[in-house]
Amino acid sequence: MLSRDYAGAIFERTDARRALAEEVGRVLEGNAGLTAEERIVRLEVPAGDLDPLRWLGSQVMRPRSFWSGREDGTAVAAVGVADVVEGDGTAPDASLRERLALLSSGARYYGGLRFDPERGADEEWGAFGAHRFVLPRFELLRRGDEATLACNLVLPRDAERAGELLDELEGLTVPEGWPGSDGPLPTPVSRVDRPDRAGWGENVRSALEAFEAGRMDKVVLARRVDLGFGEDLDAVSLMETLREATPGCFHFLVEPEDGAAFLGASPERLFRREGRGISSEAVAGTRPRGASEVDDAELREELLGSAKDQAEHSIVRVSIEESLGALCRELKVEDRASEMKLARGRHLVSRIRGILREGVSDADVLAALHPTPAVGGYPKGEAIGEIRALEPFDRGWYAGPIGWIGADGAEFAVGIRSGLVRGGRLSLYSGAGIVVGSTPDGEWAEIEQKISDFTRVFGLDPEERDARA
Ligand SMILES: C=C(O[C@H]1C=CC=C(C(=O)O)[C@@H]1O)C(=O)O
Ligand SMILES: [Mg+2]
Repeated sequence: MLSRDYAGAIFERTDARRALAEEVGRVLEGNAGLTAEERIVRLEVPAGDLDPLRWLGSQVMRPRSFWSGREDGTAVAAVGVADVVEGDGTAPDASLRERLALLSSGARYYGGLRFDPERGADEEWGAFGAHRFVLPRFELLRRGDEATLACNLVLPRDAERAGELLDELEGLTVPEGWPGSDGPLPTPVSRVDRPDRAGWGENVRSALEAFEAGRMDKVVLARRVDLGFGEDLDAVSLMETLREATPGCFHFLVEPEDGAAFLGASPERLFRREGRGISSEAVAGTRPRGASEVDDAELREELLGSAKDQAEHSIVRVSIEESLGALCRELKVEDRASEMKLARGRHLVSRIRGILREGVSDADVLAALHPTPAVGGYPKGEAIGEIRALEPFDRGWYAGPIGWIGADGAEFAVGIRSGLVRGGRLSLYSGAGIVVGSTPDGEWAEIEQKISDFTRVFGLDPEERDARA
């Protein structure tokens, strides 16, 4: 027997779909045959207590995506495409600006960019494109305890598609078994490291030689760890578990086609824009959390007092200051790094705030900021060259900007602490800032600690010993 509350909740959710269908029908009928200028209309109805990831996991419509901010407590699950801006260029410039001019308040394009758009994509990243921003057809948003079901329409073009749209809306499922719990995630049966330990040692030594020769000050080198599973991995369930394990992070999932999903839990903001106001942050320099309070306090002091980590960090701060300085009429930079504490790790952080000059677009900010030396290096060009020469894989969207752009604001995380699900394989990507004072073993262990957010949810305990090396 269904409890009264449970039955009531189901009724409310089915009702949301019906209410939205009525709204959509009304707007499309009113616009049939009109040759008005193109515009985006967003329709929203209350949807009770639905959970966005639960909702997303039960949808059959593709593509799917998920975004939740670090502080604002809003989570957005989305399916389908009302409009898309994609391309091979380094930044989504003119076309996106044109589409944004059509936005009604509340509508946002969600998407991201490859770390290195000038490097051709390897096959596993093929579906993602160099940059891709989607105005979803349907969204389930949750702010606090309240969910909202939304539909984005591009008029007059969607007025021709009334039947198709109402069918799609009809096809949106209401999750069953709520508030049910899923079984545990599968256990990996294989692990392959790229590069392996010997190759990593060579890469780090090659970077150290470049510093000695005066060619570079810093380069962030990454590793890829492939976990193999005996069955297909459900990306939405993984996102759900990862999200619980990583409070205080940006959470994202992009699934452009069935069986290929990029997802992660990043602590790092690339930038947030509200009107002309912009905030960014330098996040670099790392230690794990301690097992005991005493241990934890020691690690905190060790990080704050580490000359190597402070140097690794200040290169990022100075570079962001330079990039944003050129675009802002006011800029304030914290001159001292403080600690960012995460569930399993800690970083040095310095915050930056400014006011953008008139006419500077989000695409301009993306082009100026990305990649910061928290994921690229310094100088930028040399570091990218070194990454291309040394890393034996395509980073794809790992370490690229990921987030949303709306009419009055935008927000991008740096797409780190992330992985690519392809059928029964999860490729985890993670990097470490190599500077003078780095050692192959120390940076290997730092990356092990960074990927432990993921490996722990599969029950693989990282070697704590290594993480402290
Ligand atoms: C490049 C990554 O982390 C960056 C962000 C914070 C700390 C970092 C570090 O201490 O090396 C990295 O620069 C990653 O997680 O893949
Ligand atoms: Mg580091």
